[in-house]
Amino acid sequence: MKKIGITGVMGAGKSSVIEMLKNAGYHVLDCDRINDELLMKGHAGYQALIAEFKDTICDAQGDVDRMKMSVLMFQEAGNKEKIEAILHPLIQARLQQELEQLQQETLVFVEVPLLYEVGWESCFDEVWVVAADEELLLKRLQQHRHVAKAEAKARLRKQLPQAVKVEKADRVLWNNGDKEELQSNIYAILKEAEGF
Ligand SMILES: CC(C)(COP(=O)(O)OP(=O)(O)OC[C@H]1O[C@@H](n2cnc3c(N)ncnc32)[C@H](O)[C@@H]1O)[C@@H](O)C(=O)NCCC(=O)NCCS
Ligand SMILES: Nc1ncnc2c1ncn2[C@@H]1O[C@H](COP(=O)(O)OP(=O)(O)OP(=O)(O)O)[C@@H](O)[C@H]1O
Repeated sequence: MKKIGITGVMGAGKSSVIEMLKNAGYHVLDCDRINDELLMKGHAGYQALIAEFKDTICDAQGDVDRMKMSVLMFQEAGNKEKIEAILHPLIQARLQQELEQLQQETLVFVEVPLLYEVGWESCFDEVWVVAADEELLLKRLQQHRHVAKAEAKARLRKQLPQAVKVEKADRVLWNNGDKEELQSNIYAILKEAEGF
């Protein structure tokens, strides 16, 4: 089985690519979904975070409050490392379990939005970066996500720059056209990848 990590900046088209791969019959997994499950009340990530941070990351119902967790993670030195040290081994273990169920597949795709930021290149046989020209990215974020241009730019600045991701990628899936063009770029890259 070849494991392919799919990444790229916010709005580049990762979910669109994953959807197209799924529709073409490939198996796809999603690290954000695994993280969301781990953070559910009572689940392993939740329990481990509560043991470290008590209820400072919870809302009144005792569920994880993502805003509070983000503030804790990004505004107090050392917490990002602590949270990652708790969650990342759990996410990787869960991913491993899910991959084991798919051992007979030739190719499996895993969406990892922050793959390079968290340094998970070695978990995959190849990393594909979905990318689009910055003006187009900003336009799509404004049109489809209703995010103001300045806010979209600010959020993009928080991630590793797209140019760096493109440089690190094993393959780049450009998404500068319509969805039909994206679909044919996927078929082209699949043809190359299935031959490796
Ligand atoms: C802090 C959390 C709860 C915020 O969730 P929320 O749904 O509000 O936002 P989202 O997940 O889209 O993250 C928002 C932005 O935060 C930044 N961010 C989040 N986690 C990280 C990280 N580990 N390293 C760097 N930036 C990060 C990114 O710029 C991202 O675009 C969530 O991101 C989280 O649980 N992060 C820790 C787990 C993790 O490292 N995930 C990434 C690997 S799967
Ligand atoms: N080629 C395209 N033509 C038109 N719209 C597109 C194209 N690719 C993506 N979009 C639209 O742009 C938006 C962002 O795409 P998508 O959700 O796939 O990106 P993403 O990388 O998964 O973003 P995020 O990391 O923020 O979840 C969506 O509304 C999607 O439908």
